[in-house]
Amino acid sequence: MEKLKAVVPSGLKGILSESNPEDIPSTCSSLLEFFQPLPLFQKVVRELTDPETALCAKNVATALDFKQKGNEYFSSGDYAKALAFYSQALRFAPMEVDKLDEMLATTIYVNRASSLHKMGLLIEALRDCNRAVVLSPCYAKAWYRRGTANASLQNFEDAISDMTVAMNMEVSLGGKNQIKDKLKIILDQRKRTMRESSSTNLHNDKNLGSCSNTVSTDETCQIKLQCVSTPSKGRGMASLSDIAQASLVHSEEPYAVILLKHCRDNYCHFCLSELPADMVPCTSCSISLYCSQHCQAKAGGKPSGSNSNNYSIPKSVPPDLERYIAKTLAIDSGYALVDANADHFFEHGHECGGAHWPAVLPCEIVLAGRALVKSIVDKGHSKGGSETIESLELLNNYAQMTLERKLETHIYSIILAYCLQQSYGLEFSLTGASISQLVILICQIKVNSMAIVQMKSVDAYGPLEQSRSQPSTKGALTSNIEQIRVGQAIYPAGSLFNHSCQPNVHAYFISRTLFIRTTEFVPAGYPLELSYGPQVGQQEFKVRQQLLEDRYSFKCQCGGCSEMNLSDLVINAFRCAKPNCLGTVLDSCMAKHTQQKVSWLQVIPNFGSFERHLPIDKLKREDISKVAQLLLEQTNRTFQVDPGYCLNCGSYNDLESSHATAKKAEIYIYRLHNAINSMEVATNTLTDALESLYILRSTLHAYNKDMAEAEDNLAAAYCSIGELHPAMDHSKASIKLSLGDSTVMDSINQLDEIFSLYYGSHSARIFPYLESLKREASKLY
Ligand SMILES: C[S@@+](CC[C@H](N)C(=O)[O-])C[C@H]1O[C@@H](n2cnc3c(N)ncnc32)[C@H](O)[C@@H]1O
Repeated sequence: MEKLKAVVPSGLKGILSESNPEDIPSTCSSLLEFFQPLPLFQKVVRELTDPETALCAKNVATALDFKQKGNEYFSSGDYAKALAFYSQALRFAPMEVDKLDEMLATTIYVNRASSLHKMGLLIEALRDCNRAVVLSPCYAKAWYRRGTANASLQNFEDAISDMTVAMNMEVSLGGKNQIKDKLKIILDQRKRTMRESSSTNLHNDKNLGSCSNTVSTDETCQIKLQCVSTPSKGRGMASLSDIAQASLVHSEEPYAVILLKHCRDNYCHFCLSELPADMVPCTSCSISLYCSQHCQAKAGGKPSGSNSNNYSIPKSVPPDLERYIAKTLAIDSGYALVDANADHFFEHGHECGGAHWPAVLPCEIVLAGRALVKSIVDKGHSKGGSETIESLELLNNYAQMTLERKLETHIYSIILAYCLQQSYGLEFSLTGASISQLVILICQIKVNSMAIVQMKSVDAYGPLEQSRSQPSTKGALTSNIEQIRVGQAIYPAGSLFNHSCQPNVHAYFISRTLFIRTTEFVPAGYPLELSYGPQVGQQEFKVRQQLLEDRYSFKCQCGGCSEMNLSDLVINAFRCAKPNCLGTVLDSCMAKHTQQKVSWLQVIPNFGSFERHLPIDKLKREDISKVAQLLLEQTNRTFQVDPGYCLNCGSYNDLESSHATAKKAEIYIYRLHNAINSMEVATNTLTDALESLYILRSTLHAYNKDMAEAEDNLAAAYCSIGELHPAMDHSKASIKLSLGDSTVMDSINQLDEIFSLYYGSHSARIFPYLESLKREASKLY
C-alpha cells in the first residue's frame, strides 16, 4: 500500500485532496487510468488474486504434516496439544476433492475425537465422530470411535448399533475381533447401568450439528420507533410513545459482518461466538473456522462427503442397520439444518477459493466487499449493484477525510474491485463509476459500522458448589466479565441511533444479533441515543471529544458535552490539602475545559437532567454540590474557575507537587495491576500498593477516576489471595457503594437489577454467574 501511495503523482494527489463526494467517479477514473499500466500495481493485484499463488487454499502436505504432529503428541499423552494440531490439520485437509482427500479429513476427525474423548469432552468427541461418518460412511473405525463415545455418554443403544455397523464395515479379522471385544464390554456396561437406573439416550439429540449460540426469541420488540431529523446530529431515532426502563427497543441482524483478525483462531467466523474444542473448518479454504456445521453451511461452505447421498453400503448390512446409518447421517449433517429455500446469503462464498486477499486486506475493506456482493445478490442480478449501495442511505465521512485517507480509500477500492472480479466472477465493471461505489461504501462503513463485542466470563478463585444446570460458572467463587471486540458489522437501522456521552439506550450483541434496550424511562418523542464508546464518568470531556472526532469525524454535541455535569468536573480533580477541607481543586487543563463548557451554555438546563445522573443530595462533598449549582446558575459568561484554588475554601494548592506525589504512588498501583494479570501477587507488591492508595486518598479527589482504579486493583488483588473482606471493602470504595446493613441477598438483588436494566431477559445468558450466586445465597437463609 505504502509503495502504491508513494508513486501517485502530486498533481493527482492535489485533485484528490480537494475532491468532494460528487467528484469520486472522476477521481477513481483518473487513479485507475494511472495504475492499470503500472507493473507495480499489476504485481500487487496478481499476487492477491492469482489462483496459482493462493496461500489460503487447502493443502494435503500441510494437513499431513499437522496430522503427524498431532499423532506424536497423542502417543506421548499430551492430548491438548494433539487436539490443537489435529484442528490445524483439518483446516488444510481438502474435503471435497477425491476419495483420498476425503479419507484424510475423516481420519483426522477420528483422531481428534480420540483426543477429545481422552480429555473428557465426550459430546465434542461424538460430534467429531459424526463428522467422520458423514464424510466416509463406510469407514469402520469412525463407527467404532462413535460407539465408544456413545458408550461413555451412556447412549448404549446407539453404541451397540455403532459397533454393529463397524463390525459390518470392517474387513480385517483382527479389527473384527477388537470390535467384538468392545461390544461385549458395552453390553456388560449396559446391563450394569440398567440395574442401577433406567438409562435414556440423553445426548442423542437432533441438534448435535447445530449452533448452540442461536438467539432465543422469547422477548420480542414491541416498541415503535421513528426516524426523526435533528438540528445538530442529522437523522436520529425517537420513540412514538413513552418507553419504560429496560425495554427492548430494537433488534437487528447484520447486513454484512466480519470477524476481526485477532479473533480468527478463537471465534466462529459466522456467529462470532467463542469456538468449541471441536471447531470445524471451512470446506473450501484454510482461513475460516466455525463452531458447528450449521454455521459453516450458513457462511457458504459447501456440503461434503455423503451429503450428496452417493455412498454405497456393503451388501452384508441388514436393512434395519442401513436405516440406522441413513438416520445418523441425516441427523448429524449441519447442512440439513440450513433451509435451502430460505432467502439466505452466503457471506463467505466469494472469498473462499483459497486466494489470500481476504486475509491480507484490512477488515473494513473485506467488509465492504461483503456488503457489495450482498447488494448484488439481493438485487438478483450482476450489474454492479450500484443502486442497492445507495439505497443503504448511510452517511459517509468523505468530505472530512484527510488526503492520506482519501488516497488509501481509493487505492483499496480499486484493489478490492479487482479481487471481487477475480473470485466472484461478477460483471463488476472496472470503471471509475463502479469503483466510486466502493469508495462510498468504505466511507459509510467508517461512520456507520458497529464494533461487535462479546462478553467473556473469567471465573476464578475457589469452588462454589458445581451445578449441572449451570456448568458455565465452573464452580468459581468470583467472576469477571470482560468485553472483547470480535467483529465489525453494518446494521442499517441500528446505525440511525445517534451518539450521546450520557446515553439512554444500551446496545449489546448476542452472537451477531444487535439488541438495543432503554436504560432509563424515555418520554414519547425524546431521542434514543447510545454511546459509540466514550461516556461521561469514564473519560473527561476533552478525551471524549477527541475520540469521537478521530474515529467518527464528528464534533459531539450531546447533553454530556454541552451541559455541566459533576463527573466531568471531578474526574481528574485533586483534593484540597488544607486540614479538614475535602474541597475540589482543578488543574489548569480541567479548569480550562470547565470554563469552556460554561461559555458554551446556551440555555441553562433544569436540574432534572442533572439529578438523573448523579443524585447530588447523596454526595457528601459539599463543595461539588455548591459548584454545580453555581455553574448552573451562571447566566453571564464571566464565571471563573481558577486552577489550583480550592472550590470550597478558596485556599491555594501547589498542584505541581500533588501531581508528582500522585504519579509516584500510581507506579505501585500499576505494578500491582501487572502482578494481578500474571497471577503472582507478592505480599510486598500488595503492601506497597496499599501505602500508595493512602497517599492517593490524601492527594486526589474522592471521585477522581484514578482513585476508583486504585481501589479496584486492590480489590482484585485481595480477591486473588482469598482475602474477601478487604476485597469487598475496596470494591465498595471503588464504586462508591454504601450498602449499610444490607444483606448478601440485597447486594445480589442489586446486581441482578443492574444487569436486568442493561440486558433484560438476556442477563442470565450474558452473565450466568449471577444465577449460581443467587443459588448459593439462598442456601444461607
Ligand atoms: C451512525 S450515524 C447516525 C445517524 C446519522 N445522524 C444520520 O443522519 O444518518 C453517525 C453520524 O451522526 C452524527 N452524530 C451522531 N451523534 C452525534 C452527536 N452526539 N453529535 C454530533 N453529531 C452526531 C454524526 O454526523 C455522525 O457521523
